[in-house]
Amino acid sequence: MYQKVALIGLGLIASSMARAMREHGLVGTITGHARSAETRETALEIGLVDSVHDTAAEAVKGADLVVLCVPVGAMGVIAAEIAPHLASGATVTDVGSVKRAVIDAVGPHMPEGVHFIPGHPLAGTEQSGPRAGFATLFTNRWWLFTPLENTDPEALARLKSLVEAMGANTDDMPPDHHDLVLAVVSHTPHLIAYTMVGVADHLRRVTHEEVIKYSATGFRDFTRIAASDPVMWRDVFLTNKEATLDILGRFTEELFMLQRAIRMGDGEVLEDYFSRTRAIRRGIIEAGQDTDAPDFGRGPKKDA
Ligand SMILES: NC(=O)c1ccc[n+]([C@@H]2O[C@H](COP(=O)([O-])OP(=O)(O)OC[C@H]3O[C@@H](n4cnc5c(N)ncnc54)[C@H](O)[C@@H]3O)[C@@H](O)[C@H]2O)c1
Ligand SMILES: O=C(O)C(=O)C[C@]1(C(=O)O)C=C[C@@H](O)C=C1
Repeated sequence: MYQKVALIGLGLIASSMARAMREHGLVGTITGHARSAETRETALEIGLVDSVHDTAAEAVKGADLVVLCVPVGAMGVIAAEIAPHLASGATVTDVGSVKRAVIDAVGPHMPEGVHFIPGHPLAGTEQSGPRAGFATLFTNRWWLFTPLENTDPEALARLKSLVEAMGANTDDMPPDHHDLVLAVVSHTPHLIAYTMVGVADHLRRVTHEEVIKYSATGFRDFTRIAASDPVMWRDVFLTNKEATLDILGRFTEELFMLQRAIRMGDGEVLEDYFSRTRAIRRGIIEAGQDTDAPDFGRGPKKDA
């Protein structure tokens, strides 16, 4: 589908893309760049890429598809560096978890004749680095695109064909709407999970390790995502500030309401709230979009 794909940043998402593209025979060659020499060596050693380069500029030369797979806060600097070296007619996409900030940071650097198409696979794990990826990461998952006004429909269709061939379901969304939706379904939950671990850590000092030692499945299920990469999540909150503050404000209001019900011994409020939210959560499971079901967070099932 593409002759030469350049992956900038060689962590979980890039390595999963490399594996999926190879497994489905979708590319000619894959070049890569990562900031650390160790990551570059690992990527080469485990066969993710055909070549690695010390600079992103070198890696993108002659590529017809460039995928920016670095933390959101690093996208602009990389875009400025690669811009003069991009082939005419090339497509540049990204996999960042926030879209408006990436568009603002990358867009201005993109030369005439290059197709910049922002994207976001709604798939991941709490692991990071080149060894963390796997070919099926995108299977039956959504891959959202936030095309710009002047996005070339043919370039978009070609890129969608690639990610669909990797098993993903695609959809388009305006960038600000994307950032609000993701603040609800991904960003704020990560913040709350990190916070819960912080609370447990604080209590650990008081209870001599018992909180961590006896933390049962509720805590473990709830806080899995708090093992995610700190730099990635720092950048998400710095770049999706308004939407996450909005959702966090709403979350805090609900929490205070429940806190009051507990203080007042108001069982009716608690039971009504839990009944309503359980029904919503069960609806997600029935729609086949739960971790307990085979295709959590994944789009409509594809035909076998
Ligand atoms: N992890 C997830 O669940 C997930 C899911 C969807 C999208 N994303 C997005 O994908 C992107 C990559 O995430 P990941 O999970 O693959 O991260 P990762 O930590 O596994 O990999 C990041 C890679 O970027 C490189 N890097 C970091 N800063 C750099 C810089 N300044 N210059 C050059 N290289 C740099 C690192 O060396 C590493 O190779 C992020 O923008 C993230 O928001 C992540
Ligand atoms: O499952 C996880 O570990 C994830 O955190 C994946 C997850 C998510 O929140 O759903 C994280 C960030 C993304 O941008 C997309 C997917």
